[in-house]
Amino acid sequence: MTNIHPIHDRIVQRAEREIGNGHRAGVIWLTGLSGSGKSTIAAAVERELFTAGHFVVLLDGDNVRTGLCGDLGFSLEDRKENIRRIAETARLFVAAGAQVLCSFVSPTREIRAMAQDIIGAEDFYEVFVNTPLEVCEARDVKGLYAKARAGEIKGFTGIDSPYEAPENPFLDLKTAEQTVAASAQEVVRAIRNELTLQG
Ligand SMILES: Nc1ncnc2c1ncn2[C@@H]1O[C@H](COP(=O)(O)OS(=O)(=O)O)[C@@H](OP(=O)(O)O)[C@H]1O
Ligand SMILES: Nc1ncnc2c1ncn2[C@@H]1O[C@H](COP(=O)(O)OP(=O)(O)O)[C@@H](O)[C@H]1O
Repeated sequence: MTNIHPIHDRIVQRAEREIGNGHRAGVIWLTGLSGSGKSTIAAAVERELFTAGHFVVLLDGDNVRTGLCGDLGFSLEDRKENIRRIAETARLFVAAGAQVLCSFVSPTREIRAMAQDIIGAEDFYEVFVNTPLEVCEARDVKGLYAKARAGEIKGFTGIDSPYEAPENPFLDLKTAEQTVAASAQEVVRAIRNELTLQG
């Protein structure tokens, strides 16, 4: 950074914003295979927290890959750049006092470690949407597994591109064994416990 001199004392501080919002800021990072349930869970959590008056923001493929990351594909290099930009965006929202839900495949430990480094470990809560590949494939919500199996999509996560499960996630949601509501409640409860002003 040449000739860039941030002036921190001019801006409204994060702590002031958090007091105004009545809760702490942080990033809930949902990782899992396509079809594992990330978007469904994140949307339910967003709705519940918003209704309760939280400053909550959802970042997912629908609002990121169409704009900010619209130039990126699914090579490992592009996925890394995708996650880098998303993590930087999430960091800005945290500074603004938000509880940020990030819903991305984010397939490798290296990629997620980079996100954690950018955001800061103290503000990063990794949630493993832990759904076996067979279940995701049976769901095939968007018909993408069928296309990947037919060779119409190359480099599809879980088929011919890697997915590395988190080793020590903050939450491990076994969606094949519970309802959407139960999975979402686990996340809401964790946010309410961890991101209190006293916590
Ligand atoms: N090759 C390949 N591999 C995986 N996923 C693919 C691919 N091509 C398109 N899609 C669709 O893009 C969604 C994943 O985008 P992400 O931004 O979450 O991926 S990543 O974190 O950069 O790996 C993913 O959405 P979700 O199903 O919501 O996970 C897919 O619908
Ligand atoms: N416990 C659960 N949590 C989340 N989704 C579930 C659960 N049980 C079943 N599902 C279903 O699995 C599908 C997950 O799709 P989606 O949320 O788009 O996944 P992703 O965003 O990971 O690609 C949805 O059709 C959802 O209704």
